[in-house]
Amino acid sequence: MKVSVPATSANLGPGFDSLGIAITMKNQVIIRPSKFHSVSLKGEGANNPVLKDNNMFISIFNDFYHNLSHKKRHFRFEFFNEIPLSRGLGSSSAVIVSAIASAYAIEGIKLDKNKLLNLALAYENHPDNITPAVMGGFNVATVQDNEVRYINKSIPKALKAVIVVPNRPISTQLSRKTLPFKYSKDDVIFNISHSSLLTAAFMSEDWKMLRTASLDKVHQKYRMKQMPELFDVQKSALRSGALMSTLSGSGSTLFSICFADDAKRIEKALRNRFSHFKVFTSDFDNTGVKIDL
Ligand SMILES: Nc1ncnc2c1ncn2[C@@H]1O[C@H](COP(=O)(O)OP(=O)(O)O)[C@@H](O)[C@H]1O
Ligand SMILES: N[C@@H](CCOP(=O)(O)O)C(=O)O
Repeated sequence: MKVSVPATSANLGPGFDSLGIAITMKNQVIIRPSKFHSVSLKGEGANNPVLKDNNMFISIFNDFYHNLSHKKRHFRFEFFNEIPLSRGLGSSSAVIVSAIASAYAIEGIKLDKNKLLNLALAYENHPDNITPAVMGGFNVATVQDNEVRYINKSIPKALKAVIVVPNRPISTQLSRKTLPFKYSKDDVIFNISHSSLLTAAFMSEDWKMLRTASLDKVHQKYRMKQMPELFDVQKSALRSGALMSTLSGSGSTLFSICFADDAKRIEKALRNRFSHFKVFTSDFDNTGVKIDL
C-alpha cells in the first residue's frame, strides 16, 4: 500500500492560520506486512536520528492502527521524503495526514477525506496546512466546533511556484512564540481586508490582485527578522516579476507565485543572487492525499 501527501505553503501572507496551497513536492510511504517491524528512510531527514528512533508517523499510525485493528501485525515502512523538515512547507502536516490515512487503508477501511481532515486536526490545531495536504489546491479554512470548514479551489496550470529554501530550519512551535500577544486595531483591519481580497483574487482568478492582496502585518516581519536575508529574497522575487512572494508557513522558506511563462526567469534571478539557498520551481497540486491499495 502506498500513500503520498503534498507539501503545502500556509498563510500566503495575510491569511494567518487560514489560507494554504498545495504543491507537487510530496512525501510518500509504502507499507507492507512483515515478520518484524522495520523502517527505511530516503530523502529529507534520512540522517535525522529523531526520524529513526522517535518517528511521528509511526506513533500516529500506531495510535490509529491499534484502535482500528485487533490483530497484532508488524509492518515494513519505506519512507521517500521530499518535504524538508521545519522549513515552512508543511512537513508535519504531511506526516499527520499520511499516518492517519495509512492506518485506515492498511485495515481496508475507506476513509472520507472530510473525516481524515477532522482527525488530523487533533494533531495540528490550525487548519491551513492540513486542508491543502488532504484536498490539494488553494484552500480557505477555519475551525468551528472541532470541525474544519473550508472552501477549495483548483489552481490552473498557468501558475507556478518559485520556492527558496534556506539552509536553516525554523520550528513552527518556537516561531509562533515570537509573535505579539496583542495587535492594534489597524493591523487587524489590514489583515482582514487583505486576506479577504486575496481569497477573492484566488476564487475569481484575478492574478494581478495578488501582489497587493498578499501583504501582511500580523506575522511575517516578526518572523523574517530572525533571518533578515529573507526580506531581500522577497524583494528580488517581486522585482523579477513574481505575482506575490510570502513567507511559507512559519518559514524559513520564501514562496512566490508567478505566471508559468515567467517561472524560469524568476528562478534564475533568485538562484544567481541566493546561490547558498535551494531554489526551484514547482507546479501546484490539485489532488491532495493519494492512497494506492
Ligand atoms: N518525514 C517526517 N517523518 C517524521 N516526522 C517528521 C517528518 N517531517 C517532519 N516531521 C516532524 O515534524 C517536525 C517539523 O514540524 P514543523 O516545525 O511544524 O515544520 P514544518 O514547517 O515543516 O511543518 C519535525 O521536527 C518532526 O518531528
Ligand atoms: N499558520 C501556521 C502555519 C505553519 O506552517 P508550517 O509549514 O511552518 O508548519 C503558522 O504560521 O504558524
